[in-house]
Amino acid sequence: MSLKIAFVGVGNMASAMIGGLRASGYASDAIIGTSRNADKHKSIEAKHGVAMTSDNRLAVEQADVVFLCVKPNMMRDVIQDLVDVVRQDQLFISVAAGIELKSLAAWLTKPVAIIRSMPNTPSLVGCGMSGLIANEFVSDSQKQWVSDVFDSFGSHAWVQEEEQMHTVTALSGSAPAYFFRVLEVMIEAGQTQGLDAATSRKLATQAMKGAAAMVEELDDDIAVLRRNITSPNGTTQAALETLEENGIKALFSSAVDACSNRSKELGKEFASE
Ligand SMILES: NC(=O)C1=CN([C@@H]2O[C@H](COP(=O)(O)OP(=O)(O)OC[C@H]3O[C@@H](n4cnc5c(N)ncnc54)[C@H](O)[C@@H]3O)[C@@H](O)[C@H]2O)C=CC1
Ligand SMILES: O=C(O)[C@@H]1CCC=N1
Repeated sequence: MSLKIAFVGVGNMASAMIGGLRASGYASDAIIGTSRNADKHKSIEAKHGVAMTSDNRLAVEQADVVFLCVKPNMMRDVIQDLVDVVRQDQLFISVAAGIELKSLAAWLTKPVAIIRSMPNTPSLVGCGMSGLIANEFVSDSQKQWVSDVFDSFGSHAWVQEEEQMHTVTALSGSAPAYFFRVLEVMIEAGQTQGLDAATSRKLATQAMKGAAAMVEELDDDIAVLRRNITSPNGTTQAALETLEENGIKALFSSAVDACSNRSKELGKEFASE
């Protein structure tokens, strides 16, 4: 029987995970979600077949596992309102950017099992990537269950140091947005050159998907895969030289730095003390 999961704060991220879980066959009656936006409850219930409520305490009381999915600035208040219904046999999994395990533990007040995760929205289509770190109360069997759950909508990596969660956020949590932006720009360029929007979208998207699939499925060095497309003095060389001249390396490495720095700031901004 599936463990009962409560998702507290069903918005974009929790909705993606619920969609991924449901698509992988997780029982609908083993999932309950909450949000402050009661107007959206019906559509979430219809989309994912799971029950929704505005009452966090009601949802948490009946759960074995609680996913904490509100924004970082809401986390403390939401947890503090739950404290008297929290049980020590429950497992708590935060998805919030920046928020440290020690802050979550301080707000939960009891010695409970807590996991800090950093998923991403491609979880919705079974292609998520999540970074994970556990506190000292998480058992090996809980870790295995969590690995299986996150794998059911993509893949996961446990990190050794909590600091590494900032980098996880920069490389996978936020990263789908960078790639969406790259696609937006490419599609627009295709249209500028005369393709219709749908064709432009299909070409650029399939190229991105194909490149990712090659990296994933082949063991080749990525630079070799790149060189295999780049004929001397050919079309690809012209494009890549333009990207280098315009600072692609500095651009993406500074974006990654900005992302992980913001994650660190969020952790400090919303720390327990
Ligand atoms: N959107 C993304 O791609 C990712 C988001 N995250 C993390 O996920 C968390 C949520 O982000 P999003 O889903 O993007 O935000 P969102 O704004 O789409 O969802 C937050 C949800 O929380 C609900 N909420 C607010 N206050 C509440 C309360 N007191 N009780 C119950 N529900 C409440 C809101 O109604 C909303 O549905 C954040 O902590 C973020 O750092 C992590 C990885 C990726
Ligand atoms: O932008 C954010 O803060 C969240 C965390 C990772 C992706 N979205």
